[in-house]
Amino acid sequence: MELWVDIQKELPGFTLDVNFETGMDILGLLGASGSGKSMTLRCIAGIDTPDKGRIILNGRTLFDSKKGINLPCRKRKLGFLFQNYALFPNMTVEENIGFGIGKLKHGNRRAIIKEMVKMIKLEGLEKRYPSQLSGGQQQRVALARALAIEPEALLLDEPFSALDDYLRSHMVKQLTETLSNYSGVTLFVTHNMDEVYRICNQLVVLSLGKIEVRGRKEEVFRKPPSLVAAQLTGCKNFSRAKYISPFEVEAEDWGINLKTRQEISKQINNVGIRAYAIELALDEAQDNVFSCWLNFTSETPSRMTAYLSMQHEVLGRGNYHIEWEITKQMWHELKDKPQPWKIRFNADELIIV
Ligand SMILES: Nc1ncnc2c1ncn2[C@@H]1O[C@H](COP(=O)(O)OP(=O)(O)OP(=O)(O)O)[C@@H](O)[C@H]1O
Repeated sequence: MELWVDIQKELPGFTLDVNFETGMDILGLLGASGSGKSMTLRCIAGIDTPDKGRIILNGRTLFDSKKGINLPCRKRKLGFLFQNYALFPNMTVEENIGFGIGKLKHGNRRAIIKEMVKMIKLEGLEKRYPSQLSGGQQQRVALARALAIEPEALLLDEPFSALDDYLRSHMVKQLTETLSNYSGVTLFVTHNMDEVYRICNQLVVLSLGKIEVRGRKEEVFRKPPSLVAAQLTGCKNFSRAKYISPFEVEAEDWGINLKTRQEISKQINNVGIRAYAIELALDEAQDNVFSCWLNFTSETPSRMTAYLSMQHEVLGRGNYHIEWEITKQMWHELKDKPQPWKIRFNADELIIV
């Protein structure tokens, strides 16, 4: 199973130019709003037409500008799942799932529908209409409908963004389980990096219509090659950086010098560290331990974000140098300790770009 994409498309003020291939590993397309994720999917689906390039799925040419090939959407053998699941409101659950099977697949239609209903755990609700289902149930029906035609590729475009947090995490689990039995190509578009990390193995990071980086998710998150890639994978803390020596860099915006594990080049521009990767320093004799002062905090039910100043100076309201994300438990242990606190920037965790 393989999808090969190399397409260009010009839009007013925007150029899409992407080139990637993917096999059985679920591929995540991650990018900011307007980076071209949906347009890429729409071109693969045949809803939009690239100006130039080729799209090949399992050896079948879906699109080739030079050869004048542009298969219509219905002949591409693709399943879609979009944010607004667009079930047919006047069809029941089983009719929605069965839509499309008739033409594309021989064999026992009823058996396929039954199997799909079981897969999405909606047994007993087959005769219901979409309006009689919850948002999560509707989305499961849409997933079943997409898979019922046994697509060669499944295109998922922000499928959970309309769901609340609880349903969303439930659907992510369900999708992961369902996809483990699916043997086609899967593309998953999102701007949510937690979701992409949970669901996908391989990543393509898009910025302004171009591919910023691609690779295994662990590698892309561990070592993003550019500032944009680091930001899109969730790194919050950056400083302009100046070369001091092969293993030492000045973080100009933070007013500190950092020892690095990897050898740095004289062309270094920025140094960064993820908010959750900063450690409370237990041993001040270690490398990269610095004093910090608390400016303000922001909390979620389980986590606390402390906005820190790296210098003992008054920063204006809402200003800070570093965002530090810690558990509530750690926060309760820390909050009454006298300042400055000592934090450590583990050299293994530094992002050098
Ligand atoms: N039909 C269109 N005509 C002109 N420009 C378009 C059209 N569709 C999308 N665009 C532009 O193409 C760019 C990429 O849009 P796209 O929908 O692919 O972004 P995205 O990464 O999916 O963003 P989001 O996360 O907000 O959905 C945007 O600048 C958008 O304004």
